[in-house]
Amino acid sequence: MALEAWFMDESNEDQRLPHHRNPKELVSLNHLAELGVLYWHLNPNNYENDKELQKIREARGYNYMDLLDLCPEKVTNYEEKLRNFYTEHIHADEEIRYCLEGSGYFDVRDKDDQWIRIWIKAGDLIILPAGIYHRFTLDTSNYVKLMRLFLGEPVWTAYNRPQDDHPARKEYIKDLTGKMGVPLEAH
Ligand SMILES: CSCCC(=O)C(=O)O
Ligand SMILES: [Fe+2]
Repeated sequence: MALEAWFMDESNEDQRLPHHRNPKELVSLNHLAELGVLYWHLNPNNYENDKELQKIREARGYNYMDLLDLCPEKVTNYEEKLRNFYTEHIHADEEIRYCLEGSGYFDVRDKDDQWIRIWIKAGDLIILPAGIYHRFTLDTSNYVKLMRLFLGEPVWTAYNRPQDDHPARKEYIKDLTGKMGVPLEAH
């Protein structure tokens, strides 16, 4: 089962709707990888005892873990948190989220500043690189349970756009430019 991702339309309708373009413009895992977005599909029923998850955590140094059950009963300032999640931002570190139940949308900006919507469901683990502009919303199912992973003491600070001078943003842009190759004129 592969992850579904697509370019978003420009409409201001409910953020929880899919916002496909017409016709649909799907985005491949390769395209996401070029932006530094990584993806695994794991067995969400086995997260407490999953060798594959353990391997990823060990390989990438993710020693911190907690669970975020995104519903009004369990989250203080639920509405405010959702608003903040959907405000375009970056972090100084990777954002690692593993969906255990429910579903939701991670939106990331591509190289041309277009929004790509990534639909995560139970079993999807994604890593957003430090410095990528992104946001998150629930979809119409209105519920998600996420595992949050981190290397070291967790820092969740969000820096809202614009962040052109943030070191993580500059580093990210440098990496992206490197992946796009040297322009012909420079040879
Ligand atoms: C609900 S986790 C995703 C929201 C987000 O971008 C963040 O926590 O920084
Ligand atoms: Fe974030």
